[in-house]
Amino acid sequence: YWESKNVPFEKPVFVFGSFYKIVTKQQHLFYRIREIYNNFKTPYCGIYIFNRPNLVIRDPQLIKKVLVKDFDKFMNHPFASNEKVDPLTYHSLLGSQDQVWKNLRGKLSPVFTSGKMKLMLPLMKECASDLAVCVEKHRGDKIEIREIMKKYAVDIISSCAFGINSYCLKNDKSEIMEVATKLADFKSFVRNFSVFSFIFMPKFVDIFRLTFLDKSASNYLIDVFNNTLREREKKGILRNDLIDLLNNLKHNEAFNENYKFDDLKMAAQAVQFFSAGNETTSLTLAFTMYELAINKDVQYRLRQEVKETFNKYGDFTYEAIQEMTYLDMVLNETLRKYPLTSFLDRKCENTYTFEDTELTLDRNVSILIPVAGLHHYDPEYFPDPEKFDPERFSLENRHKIVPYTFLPFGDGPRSCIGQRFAILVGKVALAYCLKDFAFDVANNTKVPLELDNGVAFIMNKGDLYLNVTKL
Ligand code: HEM
Repeated sequence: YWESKNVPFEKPVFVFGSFYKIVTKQQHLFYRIREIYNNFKTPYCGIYIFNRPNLVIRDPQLIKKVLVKDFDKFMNHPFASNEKVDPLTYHSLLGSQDQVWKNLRGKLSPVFTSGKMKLMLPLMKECASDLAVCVEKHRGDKIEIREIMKKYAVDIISSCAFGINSYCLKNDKSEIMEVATKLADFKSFVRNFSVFSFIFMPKFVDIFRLTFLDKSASNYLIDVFNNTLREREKKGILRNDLIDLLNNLKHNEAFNENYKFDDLKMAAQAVQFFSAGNETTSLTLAFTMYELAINKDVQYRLRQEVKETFNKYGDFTYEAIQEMTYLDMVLNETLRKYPLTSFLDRKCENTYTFEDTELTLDRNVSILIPVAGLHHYDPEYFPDPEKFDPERFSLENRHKIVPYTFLPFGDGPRSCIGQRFAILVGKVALAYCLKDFAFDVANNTKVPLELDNGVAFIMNKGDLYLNVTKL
C-alpha cells in the first residue's frame, strides 16, 4: 500500500506488521513508537499494524492539520464501534463516532469548565487530606506510591463521578477499589486482548463479541450510579459533582431536542470517567513523585512554593493552586517525559490530499501521531529528553516549545475532556504531600524505571517504593 503511494515505510513482519515485538512483549509500545519516529526523518512515514496501513505523521504542521484545521475530515478514532455488542462504549465519548460524538461532546464540555472544577475542589481536598493521613502513617518507612495514588484517584472519581465516599485510602479492603482493579486489569489476557482489539483490530470485536471494559465491573458501576441518582432525585440532594451536572443535562430540554440523553447514556459517561480517569491520573502522580524523589533540588523548590503559597492563603484555595507556577511546570514535565498513551490516533473519513505534498490518503486509513517520539527524540523540540527539567515549561522558555510537539492530552476538538480535572486533582495531591513530607527513592526501586512490556500504557514494572520523612 505504502509503496504504491510513494511513502517511505517500515518493512512489515509477516502478520504482525510493525508490532511484532509488542505482541510478543519484547518491547514496550513507548519504545517502539520512539524507534519508528527516529528511524525516519521525513514529514510522514508508513507502517502496518497487523494488515492495516497506518500513516505516522512526524511533522507538527501536518499534525495540526489532522487534529485541528481539518478536524472534520479526521473526527473519529479508528476504534471499534458496535452498539449491539458493547452499547456502553458505543455511547461513551471515547468510543462514539460522528454525530453521536458531536452530540455527546457538546453536552459534556460544560461539565468540565474552570467554574465547575472550582466547585469540585472541596471534594478533592477531602480526598487529598486522607492522602496526607495515609502518607503520615508511613513516615520513617517506605510507601508504594503507585498503589496509594491509585486509591487517591479512585476516591476522587468515586466522589465526583458517582457521588459516593469510597474511602479506599482509609480502608485496606474496599469493594470499589477491587472494581477499579478489575476494570483495568492489565495482567489479564482477556482484558489486554480486548483493549488491543478495540484500538488496533476492530474486526476482532465483532467476531469475538468483546467489550472494552470488564462487563461485571462496569455493571457494578452502573448500579452504583443509578442508585445514587435515584436517591438524589428522591431526597433533592445537590453536591455539585459530575452526577448533578449529568442529571442537569438530562433534564435540560434545550439539550434534548436532537438527542435523548437517557439513563444508559448518562451511566456510560460516568463509567467512562471512572475508567479513563483513574489509571491516567494515578500513574502521572506516581511518576511525578518518583521524579521528585530522584531530583531533590526540584522537590525542594516545589516545597518552598507550596509552603509560601499555603502561608499566604492559609489554605489550598483554588486561587492558591492556580498561583503555584512551579507546580504547573513540574506536572507538565512529567506529562512530557511520561506521555501515558505514547500516541494519538485518527481515521481518515474520506479521500484526503495533504496540501503541498503528493500524498493522497484513502478513506478509512488510520493516522498515528507519535507523541512518544515528539516528546523524546527530537533535540530540536526537547533537548536532553531523559533529563527531568521543569524549566522547559517556565514563563521564559515555554514560548520556545514548537506548537503540536507537546501533546500529553491530545489537541483540537477531540482532545482529553478531563484535562482540567486531571491537572487540578494532580496539583491538589502534590501540594498536600509536599507540604509536610519529604520523599526519597527506596533501595528496592529501580532507577531508571523499567516499563512493563505487557501493558500498552506507560506503566512501570514491579513496585515503586519511596521512603517518607515527616518534616
Ligand atoms: C493525566 C491524566 C490524563 C491523561 C494524560 C489523559 C490523556 C488523554 C488522551 C491522550 C486522550 C486522547 C486525546 C486525543 O485523541 O486527542 C484522552 C481522551 C479522553 N480522556 Fe483523558 N487523560 C487523562 C485524564 C482524564 C480524566 C481524569 C478523564 C475524566 C474525568 C478523562 C477522560 C477522557 C475522555 C472522555 C476522552 C475522550 C474524549 C473524546 O473522544 O472526545 N481523561 N485523554
